[in-house]
Amino acid sequence: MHKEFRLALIQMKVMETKEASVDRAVLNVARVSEKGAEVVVLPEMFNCPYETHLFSDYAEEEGGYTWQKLSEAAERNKVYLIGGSIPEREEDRLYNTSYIFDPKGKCIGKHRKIHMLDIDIVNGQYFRESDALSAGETPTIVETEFGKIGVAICYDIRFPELSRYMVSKGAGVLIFPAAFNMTTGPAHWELLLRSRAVDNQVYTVGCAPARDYDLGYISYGHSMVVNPWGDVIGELNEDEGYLVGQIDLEAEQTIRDQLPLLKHLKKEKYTL
Ligand SMILES: NC(=O)CCC(=O)C(=O)O
Repeated sequence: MHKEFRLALIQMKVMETKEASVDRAVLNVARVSEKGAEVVVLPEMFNCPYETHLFSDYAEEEGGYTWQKLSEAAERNKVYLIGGSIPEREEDRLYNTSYIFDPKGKCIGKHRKIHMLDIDIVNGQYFRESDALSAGETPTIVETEFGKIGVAICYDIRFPELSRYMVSKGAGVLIFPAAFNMTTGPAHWELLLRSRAVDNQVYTVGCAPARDYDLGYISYGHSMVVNPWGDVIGELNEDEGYLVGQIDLEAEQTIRDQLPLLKHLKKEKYTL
């Protein structure tokens, strides 16, 4: 297993058409792979404005247009591609789904967002994801040449048990395609990423769309990589761009050896 690798986050604008968003994503995957990225992450709902009334129009079945383009991009650029998320249709249901591809273009995993963003904050963000989407059922951990990677989507980060579960199953990196908003983003985004990183002594990564004031739901941006000590080692602002960070799993192990939090856990005393 390779202990070090370069991971890229693509913070892109979501375009009006699905095709334009997918083209933009694919172009950026090529760009970051030229910079040496071996694992590439896209944002939540990168091919569809994050608005419940649009999810059905943009939705695809597994293996559809976006899936194909991501698979080709992973293979052409020889990268692991954590394909953000898109609206997935299965029979009469829609899900917020991340497809994950290996450098041969094979789909090695899929995460359906488990926790639905149903919030109503006074003088702030209102959103009812469950008006349009169904919730996923299972945590997602994929096997790569860089070890196990846990993938969950945005609001899933607020549930520490899910991150702890993925790490307890061996995930050395947690990746969250996400789209925090202008109410909760400034308040909680960095705090949550750093908390999950410190709680679990794990690289924790969040990748968001770029901010676009013309859309109904405005993404906070600030895609970020946090190391297992809780330091932010890379962060974008609100604009379009990409970030390439170095992941060092030996360093992660050193922290776990020196401060053996995960070994000290006494689950039997406080299991929920
Ligand atoms: N897309 C999301 O799930 C956003 C989550 C969010 O903004 C939060 O505060 O949690």
